Order: sequence, then C-alpha cells, then structure tokens
Amino acid sequence: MDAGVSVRPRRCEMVAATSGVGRSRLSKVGAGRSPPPARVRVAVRLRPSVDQAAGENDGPCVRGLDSCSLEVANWRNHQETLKYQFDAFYGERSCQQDIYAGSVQPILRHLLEGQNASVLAYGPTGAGKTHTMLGSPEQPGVIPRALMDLLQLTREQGAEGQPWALSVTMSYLEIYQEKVLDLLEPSSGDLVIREDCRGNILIPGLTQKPITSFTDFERHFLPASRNRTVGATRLNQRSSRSHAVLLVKVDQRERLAPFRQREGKLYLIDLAGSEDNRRTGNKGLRLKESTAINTSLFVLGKVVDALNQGSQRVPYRDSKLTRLLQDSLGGSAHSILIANIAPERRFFLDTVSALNFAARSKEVINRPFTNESLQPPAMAPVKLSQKDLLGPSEAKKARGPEEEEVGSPEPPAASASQRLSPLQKLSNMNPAMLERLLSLDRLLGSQGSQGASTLSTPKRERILLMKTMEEKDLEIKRLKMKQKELEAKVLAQEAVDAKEKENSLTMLQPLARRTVTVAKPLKKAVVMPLQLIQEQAASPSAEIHILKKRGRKRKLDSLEPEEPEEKGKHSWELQISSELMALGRKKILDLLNEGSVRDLRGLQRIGQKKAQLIVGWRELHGPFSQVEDLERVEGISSKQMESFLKANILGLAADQPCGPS
Ligand SMILES: Nc1ncnc2c1ncn2[C@@H]1O[C@H](COP(=O)(O)OP(=O)(O)OP(=O)(O)O)[C@@H](O)[C@H]1O
Repeated sequence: MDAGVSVRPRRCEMVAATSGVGRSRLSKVGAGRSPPPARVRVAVRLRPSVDQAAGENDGPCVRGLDSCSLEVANWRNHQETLKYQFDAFYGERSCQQDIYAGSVQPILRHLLEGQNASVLAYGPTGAGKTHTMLGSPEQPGVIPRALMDLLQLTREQGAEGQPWALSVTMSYLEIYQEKVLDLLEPSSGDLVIREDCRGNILIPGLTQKPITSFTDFERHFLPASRNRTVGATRLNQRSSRSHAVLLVKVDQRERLAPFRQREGKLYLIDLAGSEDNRRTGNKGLRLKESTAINTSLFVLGKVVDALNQGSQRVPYRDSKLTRLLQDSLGGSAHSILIANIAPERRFFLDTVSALNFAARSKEVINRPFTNESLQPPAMAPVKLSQKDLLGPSEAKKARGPEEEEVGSPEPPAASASQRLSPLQKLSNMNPAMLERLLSLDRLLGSQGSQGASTLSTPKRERILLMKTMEEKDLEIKRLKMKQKELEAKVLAQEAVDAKEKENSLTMLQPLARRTVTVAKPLKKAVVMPLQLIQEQAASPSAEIHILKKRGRKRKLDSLEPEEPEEKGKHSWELQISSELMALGRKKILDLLNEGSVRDLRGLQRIGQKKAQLIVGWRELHGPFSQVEDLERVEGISSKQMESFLKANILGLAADQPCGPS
C-alpha cells in the first residue's frame, strides 16, 4: 500500500476531479419512506498491465466484453473461457473518476437520509485496491473524491437557513490479525466492538475527529495512513497487511421542533489482499498475517453471500471485519464491493478466485460463467449440457428463480427427474470431461488440502466439491467392480456356449437350424460403455447384451449360414440390439444434418477437416437421407464410414435411456 505518499492530492486537482457531472447527481433526498432492502452491488475493475518487463508468457488473460461483463481465458486450457457479469465492469482504460462516478457517488446521498453505506475494495494482492481507494496525487481515488463531495454536500445542506444542521466526523482504524487498532491514536491498543440496544455498532474509545473541510481531513488522514501496517511480500513491495477502515459519520440535527436527529455512517475500506500463500511464499509473521487476512475475507464472503441470498442467519460475528460492518452491510445499508483484478496470466487463479467471490456477492440470475468451449477430443461422441456440468450451487443458479425454493439458502430439493445419482451423472459424462475431472482430482489430491488457499475455493463449494469427488471415486470403484463382474459372466457364458455348441455339433443337427443369435437372444454378450451398463442395471427387465469378440463371431459365422435379412449388414451391427441401432443411427443422422462443425467434431473419427467436408456436402446436396450417405462425401471411404458408425453408434444411443419410454 502506498498510502503515505499517494494521498496528498493537489487542491485544484481534487476540486476538478470532483466537480462537474458527478456532483450534480448528489442531491439530498427527503427522509421518511423506508427504502427497500439493498443488496450488495458488485463492480469489477481491471487494472492495466503495470509490469513492463512481463514476458510473452505473462500476457493478458482478461478481456472486457461490455460495461457489465468480462471474460477470462483459461490459458491452461485454450478451449475454456470463463464469462462473468456484474453490476459494472471497468476496464484497463477506465479512470478513477469513472469508478467513482459510476459506482460510489450514487450511494453517498443515502448518508443524508440517515442510512449507512460502505465501499469495499477487494482483490488479490497487487491488483489495485489501494490505487482504487486512495489513488495518487495525479489520480485521486475513491476516498479523497468521496470526502470532497460529502463535505461539500453537507456544507450546502447544513447551511444557515436550512432545516437541518450537519456535522461530519472521521475515524480511521485498521484490523490487523483480528485486532482493531486506532490509526488516529495508535497507542490505544486493541479496541472492542459493541452493539447498542438499537443494533448500532460502536467502538468505545475510537477517536473521532470533526472535519469541516478537506484540509481538515488531510490533516488527520495522512499521518494516520502512515501508521497502517504494510510489509513486503514476494508479490507487492508495499503490501497492505491489514484491512484499513475509514469511517465517516454524518450527524444531522433538526433546527426546529421536533428536533429530530439522524446519523449516517460511511465505511470506506481498503481490504488487505487475498493471498495464495503458495505464490506469495509467505512464512512466519507474513504467513500469520495472511491467514488472518484470508480468514476474515472468507467470512466476508459468507456474510455477503448470506445477505444476497436472504438467509436468516448472517455470520457477522465470525470476524472483526464483518462484526464492524454489521450495521452497514445488509439491511437498509448501501454497499458496493469493488473487486480489483490484474490482467496478467500469472494472476489467473487469483483472478478467477476473486471473480468467483465477487460473483457470489451479487444476485446472479444467470450462471456466473459458462465453459464456452467444451470441444471433446475424438473419444467422445456424447455431448453434455452445461447444467450437467454444473455443481449443485451453480446448477441452482442456472435453474433460474422459478425453480428455486423461496427463502432457502440451501440448494432446493431436486425433483424426481433432477435427482440424478452421482453414478448417473458420471455415466452420462463425456469421457474427456471425466478424465479432466479425474486429473483435477489427482492434482488436488497431490497438493493436499493443506496446500489449498482457504479463500481460493469458498468453503461451501469446496465441501460440495470434495463430497462430489468422494462420491465419484466410490462410483468409479463400483463401476469397475461391476464391469469385472460382467466380464466374468461373459467368459462363463462363452464357455457354456462353446460347450453347448460342441454338444450340438456332436448331435449332428443340421447346420441350417443352428443360429446362435436367433435361438438364444438373451445370450448375446459384453463390453459396453459404462453408461449402458448403468442404465441396464437400473432396468432389470432389460436384456443383457453381450457383444462377442469379432474373431469368435467369425468362427461361428463360418459354421452358420447367414440369415437372409442380415445380408449386407456389417458383422458388428449384428451384435447390437435393433432398437439401439435404430436410435444410434437416428442420432447420427440428426447430427449429420443439423450439427455444426463443432458438433460434428465431437463425434469419434471426425476431425476438423472431415467435419467441414460433411457440412460442405450438406450445403451442396441437402440433407443426408441415411448415415451410409457419408460414403458419398469426398474423402470418406466406405471403410471409414463403417468404422465411424461403429465408433459412434453405441455412445450416441446410450445417451438416451434404453427401453420403453
Ligand atoms: N488502475 C491502475 N492504473 C495504474 N496503476 C495501477 C492501477 N491499479 C494499480 N496500479 C498500480 O499497481 C501497483 C499495485 O497496486 P496496489 O498497491 O493498489 O495493489 P493492492 O491491491 O492494494 O495490493 P495489496 O493488497 O498488496 O496492498 C501499484 O504500483 C499501483 O500504482
């Protein structure tokens, strides 16, 4: 933090910065009506790249889309882009006045209505919180601008002849390692936070300085800023090690009967940076500080979350910071959280973590982000809907308000159709996605829970994630066992078949009468996608299809005359039930006729070039009438067509539940 040197704005600059458009919006609003409960608004500010020496591998990974949304490229997985939407987004080129006028100035008027307000700058270390809140003499931030405006406004509203007399006081404190320290009177030691009978939060003994002008403010604020605890970390030479809280109170007394009184409090808070200690390399005192910082930020996240979800219990008391803000965060208070983020790739994880925190902090109607591109590799013909990929909390958000339980912070009970067991989810999962999940799981496992930053994944979601992972592990084990069982059954069945065959051969029955598949339809055998196994296990009446190995089938075929209706069919097709075949073929045909290049690339054996050829053929010749038309596409041979069918038909058919619907 560079408070000591950065806050002394030149007088004329400050006046210029706070005059004009912004000021005219500040107006006193009549008291009386109680306002509707206000949620915490969230703005995101992207700082410009400040490290000129940043190499090519540390280029930007964040891009603004419009004044409310942005996207983050996952440079570790080029097929993934995360999108977020907030109340406001300020890009790299935004100036201090943009943030102030757009997100802070509008809430100041509420102070004169006797309401409380708070502005919190949140974000990873080095992302620009102090710059946003304090700024520099050349670019004054939120604090000097707000003070200028507020003092000006109170002077106007409290002038002689006006119904109310107004006075302004300031206090300045820091919360360092869960201690409340008075920056205006550092010798005071740790102060206690109390609540009066009307629910107002007080800090007995905290210094309050009356201020009537900006000069007064500077006189107290600047030396006090130097008392704030800062320290060097690997990521920021002057890193704020505490939450700095500037409290500005506006008192109003009515000059005439009935001599009412009002008090509005404004908290302007430069939070300490959220820290991933694996990157900061913090040890000893820095680590202790960091733990306290992360814990209180984690509680702040929970509080904001609870407020915006309308929870009955808001855990204000779980940290000093939230306890202090109890009467200024939630209720009728007006709060804005400014999440500061950095553009460089090396901040990717911090950025996503900060944005996820911030996204939870607003009422997210839409999903906070979508995995824009989920291009599966050639293995996976089955596409997943975004909802299938979401965890319970995101899924709840994605379902939209009409499906949510009113007033319940917990995920709503799933309807019968939504009540998918993890097994079903897993079995529906694109193998590529499954592989990614598993490798993520392995990665998490190898890092250990100790290594994970407390804040990097919010607790509730972390617990859910870990639970889901555990369930998935169990299901994978169960599936593997099931597959082994089935394979054993197949082997046993094959042995029985072989014996029967030997017996029947020795009985010298006419060859033409012996057809394995027709005479014993239930004894077709084996290896199916996990999904099919699961679905069939769920439906005991469904026949067990066991596909025989090709070599053995040929051997049998050579003993048997071909059934006339099977002539012309591919040998592998004979081993799949006709309903499955038809379903799979229909799905392939639909995809061939309606799928985009990207959809087609999701099919096995279809790469970019073939997908383009298919789409091109379709445009030229119209829809495919049957899947075999694929052969007519230039560059696709009949052999390729057959192997394409073979590779895709079961997977696609299995995407739908088997059996009568
Ligand atoms: N919007 C911006 N424009 C120009 N420079 C910026 C901007 N935001 C931040 N910076 C610069 O980036 C550096 C880090 O910013 P700052 O100290 O404000 O980060 P911080 O989030 O407060 O970090 P910490 O949590 O460690 O205190 C500073 O040199 C600051 O001047």
